[in-house]
Amino acid sequence: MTTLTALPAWQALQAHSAAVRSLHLRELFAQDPERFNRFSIRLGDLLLDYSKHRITAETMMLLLDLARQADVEGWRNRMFAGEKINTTENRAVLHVALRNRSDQPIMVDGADVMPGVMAVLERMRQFSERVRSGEWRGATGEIMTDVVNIGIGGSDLGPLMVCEALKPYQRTDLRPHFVSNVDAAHLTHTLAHLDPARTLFIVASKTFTTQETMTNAASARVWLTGALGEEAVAKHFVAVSTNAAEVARFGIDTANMFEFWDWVGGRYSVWSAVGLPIVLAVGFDRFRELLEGAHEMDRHFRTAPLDQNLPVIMGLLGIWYRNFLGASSLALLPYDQHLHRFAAYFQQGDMESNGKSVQRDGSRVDYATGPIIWGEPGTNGQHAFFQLLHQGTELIPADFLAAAESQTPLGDHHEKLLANFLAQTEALAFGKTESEVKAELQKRGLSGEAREALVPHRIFEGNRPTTSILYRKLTPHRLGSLIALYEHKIFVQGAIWGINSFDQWGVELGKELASRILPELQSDKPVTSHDSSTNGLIEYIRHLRQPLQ
Ligand SMILES: O=P(O)(O)OC[C@H]1O[C@H](O)[C@H](O)[C@@H](O)[C@@H]1O
Repeated sequence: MTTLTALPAWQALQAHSAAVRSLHLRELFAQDPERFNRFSIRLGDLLLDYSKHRITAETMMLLLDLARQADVEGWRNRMFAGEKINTTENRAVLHVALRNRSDQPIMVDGADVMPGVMAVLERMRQFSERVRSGEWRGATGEIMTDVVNIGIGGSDLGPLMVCEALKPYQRTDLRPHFVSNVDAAHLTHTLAHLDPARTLFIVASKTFTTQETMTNAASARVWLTGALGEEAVAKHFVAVSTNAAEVARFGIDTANMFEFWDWVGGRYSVWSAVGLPIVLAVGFDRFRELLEGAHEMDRHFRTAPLDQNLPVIMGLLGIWYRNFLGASSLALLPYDQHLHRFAAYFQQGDMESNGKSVQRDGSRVDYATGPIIWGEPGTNGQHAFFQLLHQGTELIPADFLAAAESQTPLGDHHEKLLANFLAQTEALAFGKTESEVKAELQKRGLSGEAREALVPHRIFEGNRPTTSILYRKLTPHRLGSLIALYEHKIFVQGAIWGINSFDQWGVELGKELASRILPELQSDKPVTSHDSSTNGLIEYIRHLRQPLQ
């Protein structure tokens, strides 16, 4: 037994879960007309409704006990204090410093990081204003119309997701593009319609050694210099990195480099210079509002009592389903087309953070950790995978996110979108009983065997839990707070599971093997260094690539 599973709150939750398994949301709502008020919290216009969860007041009390006994508050305070809680990399975890809008210093190794943060933000502001105003000119004197961010993982998903989310705030004459995949199709199709003379590349990589990014950047450089000559690089390439030496080696002037620091995890770096494409797309003021929204959530996370603390509540609900009711995934379902990359973004945010099976001290966990994160925007998902949510055999908790006001109002589209969001959470929770189905079929004139045969197919068990997150409008501020909400939720869960949420050793083995396999693919010597499957696949690829006789 690990320390976590030995905790009194863990044991109590285990015992309690047996009783809750047999409760239905229909009964829970019928018993308590105040359930919505009891299990919802507001922060400004942001509402978290968690009443459609399979919980009772006792469940929440025990979960909050678990948070206390696992010292979530202590870990939270250690993060904000700049302690090196990422122990396997000996690093502090301070994405909160990037959006610290207070005058409070944040210390790492005895030095305040805030002057550095502010200086880079100021450089981002100045640079973006020069580009956006047309003062920054390309090698042939043209203004920039297209910005291509070359990066992958944390150096891609965040700025991409936010640029999509803030589309209504974008200008149409300065378009962001994102190239991440080493598959040449990504770069080729992106560049196909661009003019080198008006294209600005941002090479974003924390390490500046990532194979995909370096390969795409090198090919983009060839494309540019082929058209405009070597000297054009200075006007068309900027870098975002923590690694100045590698930036210089690549041939980008470090005067064109926007710095960040090793205490910013890649998947938490959207608030750093990695956000440069966002600043270029929507302007610095909007980016500042994004930071302010996140800072507001940071303050809330830091100061609100646990039972009123949004990230804590969401984190605990996740623990409840994962560890006590056996759910293995969480669906993120924004009813907001602007958030169509939200689930993809938090696939990295959550799964790279909490997809671990050893505790901080290296000992193996004896409980489930991070869930599988997936999702698509509504209403699209309804016509694809919702069948399984409603009638499948898996328990899949889902988060629904929606804005009361549309950013792009058109006729009654938004009311229809919202009606669907409300209908789905209601249907998932309450379902349709056998007697309701029978009565309905009867009304339609069906009776006898025909009716009986249909009944089981048309029953909705319900009792499928959802969180509803509602806000007035998806402004930069609100988006910032939503992202920070999920970041801290992930933190809370990692703290309880006792894992290091801030390293990602699990991505290394594949990288190592790929660099061993690359020369083997390029050679014609027999391949014997792997298992028979991998050897066979390499040989077969080489065979397929032989010119036809
Ligand atoms: O920003 P980079 O150093 O290029 O890293 C890009 C990505 O690649 C790595 O494999 C990590 O798994 C990610 O956490 C990271 O965001």
